[in-house]
Amino acid sequence: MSFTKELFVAVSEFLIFTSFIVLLYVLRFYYDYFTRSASYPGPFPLPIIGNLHQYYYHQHDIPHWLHQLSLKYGDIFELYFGTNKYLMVSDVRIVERIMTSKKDSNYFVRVATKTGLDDLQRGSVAILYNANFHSWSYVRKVFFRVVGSANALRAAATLVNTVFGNLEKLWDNLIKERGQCLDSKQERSVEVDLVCWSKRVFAEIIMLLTAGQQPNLLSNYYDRIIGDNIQKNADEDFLDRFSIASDCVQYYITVPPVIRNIPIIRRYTKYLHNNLMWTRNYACNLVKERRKEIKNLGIGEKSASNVLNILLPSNGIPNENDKISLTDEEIGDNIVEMFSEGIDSPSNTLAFIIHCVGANPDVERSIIQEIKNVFGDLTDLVITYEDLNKLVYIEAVIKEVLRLRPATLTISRFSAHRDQFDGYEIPSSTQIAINVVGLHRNQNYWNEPENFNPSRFLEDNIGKNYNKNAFMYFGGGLRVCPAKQFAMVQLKMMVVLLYSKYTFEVTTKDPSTNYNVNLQCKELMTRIKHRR
Ligand code: HEM
Repeated sequence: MSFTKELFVAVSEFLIFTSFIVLLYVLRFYYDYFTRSASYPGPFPLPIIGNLHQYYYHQHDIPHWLHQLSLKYGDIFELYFGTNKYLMVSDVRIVERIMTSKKDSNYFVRVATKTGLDDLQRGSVAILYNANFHSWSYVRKVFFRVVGSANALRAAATLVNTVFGNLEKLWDNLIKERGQCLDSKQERSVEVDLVCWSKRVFAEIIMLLTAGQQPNLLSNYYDRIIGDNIQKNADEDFLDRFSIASDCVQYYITVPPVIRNIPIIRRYTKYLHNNLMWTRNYACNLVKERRKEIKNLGIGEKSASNVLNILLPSNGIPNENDKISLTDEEIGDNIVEMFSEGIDSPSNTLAFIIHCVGANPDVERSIIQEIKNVFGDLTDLVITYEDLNKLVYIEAVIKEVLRLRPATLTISRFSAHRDQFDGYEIPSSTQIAINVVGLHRNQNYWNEPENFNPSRFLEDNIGKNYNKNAFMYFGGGLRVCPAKQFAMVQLKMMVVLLYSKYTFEVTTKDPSTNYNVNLQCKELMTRIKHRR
């Protein structure tokens, strides 16, 4: 037999063998699919990729896709991310059952750690994906000390004031230097991308809160706009890498290892992974430096109350029963998580607030009226934490924005055991995703859900207009966002400070969303000028 013939036979045998394996895999996949217990409706999945192809096809508008799916398949349906099946839930009875605050909850774990998270060594560290109750509750206590108590919130309000002061100086200079007079009143205005500024504001706040240091992101960004130097500096590089690092975790959770390791895709996997490692090293170095600083403190000198100092074992939480000694790497992971959670959600929300208010002049008028009612004047406001509780209309606006543009489109939970109630069955080890969009736009729970109407959240209407389990803006139960009050303090303060000093004319028609399950405002071009 000639060499070519031998090669032909070998290749054919290889192809037949591979096709046979693939066929077996496909048969097995569909056998499992058609014989699964507790089957719910949902789009038909493909082997290996599940419904990922549909997910990526709709990546420009995931909220719309999720909403359409819940209209088509109802308040509980199945969706496959790769080989992982997710039970998408937007029925308040099931949400109430899952989002319980009981310590022995069947739904404590957020996502199964066995593949993606374990590959990243994230299954039992920090807070967001921590499946170990003991170490998770320790970190929650640290969070409470820094962003939960009234004293912590008062201190946080001071941080917001400081960072806003920096922003104001830069914007005032920008209007002076680059402003154009486009209206008959000859007032200067300048066009900015609010997303870029908003992101930097919250990044500076979270850096101060977490590590007690300010990365000068606002002034560096200003220098890049105003100067000829278009290079990003190290601090801005850090900000970009943190966004990529959170994408990396989502990617590892949703994309199965077999796809992540396909040669062309492996390059992308490596790129995400390298960024995650970069952020881990960055945070780990912060820990090491802080350890040295604490060692060098004089007698009687106390380190500041920020997350990093509290997490360092020598400064640990003052409760003997909690004794947990975290390694530098684990403390670093906590810091990375605070950055990734503490920047995007509030900054996207603020950008969406400006967008929604821009399209509703009546709402803007009511905001201004409330600021005048509470503070008496729009100039030289001194905002205290106590004043913030009086801002009921502004709070309603923030809630309405978070209803229509929730920071997280789905909230994950994993069932430890089989659960059965109200005719529903949830098998053990089921990955559940609360379909936040499906809930927040559900006609059964909201009047005219597509309309932007902050009044639905005013005191008089509460209880009449909505069911609290249909409103998962900060999640719920044991794992509710631990920074809920802190986030509201930041957002209320930013709304008061921004609207009392500036007017905004939004030029971006639709701030498009990004491709992952966290809702992103990509760009918000806006003309800003001083409010007279
Ligand atoms: C507008 C601002 C924010 C929104 C809308 C928001 C929303 C959420 C939501 C929906 C969850 C999931 C809760 C659940 O699973 O039930 C969550 C969790 C979390 N958030 Fe926030 N968040 C915001 C700001 C922040 C900030 C500023 C921080 C940090 C300082 C933060 C830290 C966290 C952490 C650590 C978790 C995980 C909690 C756990 O698993 O126990 N969030 N957030």
